[in-house]
Amino acid sequence: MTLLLNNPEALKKVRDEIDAQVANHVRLLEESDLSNLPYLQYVITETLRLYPVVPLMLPHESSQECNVGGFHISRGTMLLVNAYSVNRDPKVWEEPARFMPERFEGAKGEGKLMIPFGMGRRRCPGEGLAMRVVGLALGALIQCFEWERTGKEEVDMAEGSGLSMPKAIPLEAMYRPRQIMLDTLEKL
Ligand code: HEM
Repeated sequence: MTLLLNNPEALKKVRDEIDAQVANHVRLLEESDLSNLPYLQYVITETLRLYPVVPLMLPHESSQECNVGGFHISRGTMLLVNAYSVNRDPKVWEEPARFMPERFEGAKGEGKLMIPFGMGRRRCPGEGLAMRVVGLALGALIQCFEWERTGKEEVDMAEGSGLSMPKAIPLEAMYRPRQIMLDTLEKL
């Protein structure tokens, strides 16, 4: 939501996409709509690329002696994978620090390594559920409310410390119900 507030044209694009999918604003977004909302998915994927929830993954241990990128790793070494850095690799991503959901449009993102959910055998088993829940929650907030920043300046994106990289300053934003959604909201 913070990235969308800082990129109002992307926020409008998501809202237009949802409005086109849920014609006449007669109901709340449903899980079955998500597959028809590609731009919403690109926004979430781009957010997880820039701000992976678990930037250093969970600690892993090498089960065998091995060599990674020229570094000798003994058996039993604790390994931390820097997903934050992998997801912003300038050799892979054009303007890696920029929020650009369009970079996933069509098949453009295919084959490019980003690992917000890890990879391999210990990859997050909750990925499918997480993507649906985040899609529904964010989509419904955008469908039902007008969102604005509290001031002219961009919302601060600095990261606080912690395993899950929280925002340093919690988001404060202004919102009001959209007129066209009032009937639907009243029936909830
Ligand atoms: C946006 C939401 C989520 C993100 C970004 C996320 C990310 C991750 C990451 C990065 C790992 C570590 C992978 C590794 O070390 O290689 C992980 C592990 C795990 N996640 Fe998630 N996760 C999310 C939601 C969920 C949900 C909703 C569930 C369960 C319902 C879940 C269950 C787990 C479990 C059980 C593991 C440990 C897997 C293992 O060690 O074999 N996660 N997740």
